[in-house]
Amino acid sequence: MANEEKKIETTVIHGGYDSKNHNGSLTPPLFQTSTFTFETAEQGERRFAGAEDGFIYSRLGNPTVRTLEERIALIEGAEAGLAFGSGMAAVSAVLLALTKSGDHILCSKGVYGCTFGLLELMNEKYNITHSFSNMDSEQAIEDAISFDTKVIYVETPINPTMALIDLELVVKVARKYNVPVVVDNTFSSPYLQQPIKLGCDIVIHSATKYIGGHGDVIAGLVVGKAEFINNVAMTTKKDIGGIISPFDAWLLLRGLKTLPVRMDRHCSNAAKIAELLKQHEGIEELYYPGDPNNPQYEIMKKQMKQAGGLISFTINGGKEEAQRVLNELKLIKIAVSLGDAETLIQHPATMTHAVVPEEERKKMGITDNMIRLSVGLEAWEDIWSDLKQALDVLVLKK
Ligand code: MET
Repeated sequence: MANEEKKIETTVIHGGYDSKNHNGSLTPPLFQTSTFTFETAEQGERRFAGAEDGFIYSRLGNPTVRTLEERIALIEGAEAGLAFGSGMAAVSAVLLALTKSGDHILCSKGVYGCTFGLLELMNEKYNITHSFSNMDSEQAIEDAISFDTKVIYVETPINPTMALIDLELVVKVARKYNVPVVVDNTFSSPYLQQPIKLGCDIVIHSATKYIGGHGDVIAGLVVGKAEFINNVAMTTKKDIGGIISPFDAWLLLRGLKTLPVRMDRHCSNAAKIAELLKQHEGIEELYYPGDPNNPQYEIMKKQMKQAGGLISFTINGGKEEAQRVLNELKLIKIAVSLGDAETLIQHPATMTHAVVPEEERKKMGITDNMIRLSVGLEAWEDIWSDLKQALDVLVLKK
């Protein structure tokens, strides 16, 4: 498709869609239908047998959803894409497609709380084991891989610690052992980081976040090789059925159009806020890959276009003080999720990662005094002034 040669700023708007095929409709039409009619019984038979192209039933495929799937594949530089009803539907469909009882999943040293929950469930119910590694050297990865390892599953930046995984390094080792690398690319968005182009095999997004961008959709996306995507489409997606609604796919197509301009603003706002946070007396430590003093700054430069819109930080104090800071905010909303126009703040230990047992949480680097901030699109001056007055409470208390 000609779209493949275009830059990402163009592909997010035009990829996978030609208005000529849709009565000239500038915007991809919303096919809000559960099923598709067949002209004849024989045509139905041919479609089910795969002998004729065409839609059958919206759980198996839908034209609006298909446009989104083609667009995300073009954006990520992958052969094919698939959409799901949530990020977790995407993660579970991929991990269940890649593993069977007795297999092992090697994970980055931290993952989102519900991904952790899924890994535990797979272990308990299906004897699919997992372990975590900081993956900070070839040796560290090799030491953690076993004969049973069938997937390397990586978040980068990791939720919520903002630690990075060097994708080039992981791919190098994974190739040696012939293990696929799956990347949860949610925190970066496809605008800032394209793991397929770095040699990774499968990319997952919670499209609820930056891709949707407006806090009104729950959705997931997966891209990879056509053979793998077809396999997931015909197995874990079709039979478990975690599909996206056509309307939510339509909203994501709309959100995608502004992804690059939104991301540029998220990133520049976050850079400003990070700089100011670092100087505030109430802050213990800043976790932001765009800080040149961050030990992983070079990895960020190597694999991301910019550092992203998320910042985590620890405050001088514990859980009570962290909650106090959140409660003092007036403009910034206390909510899980990220990547929205609104600046959102949350307390990982009691919210996104509350399901992770305390001991595991500590190993991931999630402490009770950690706060995660998703910097929105408001004027950075207003975001800072709200944050500052809340953090000042910590200083005045001293
Ligand atoms: C149900 S909690 C999480 C929502 C989202 N995955 C986040 O990290 O904010």
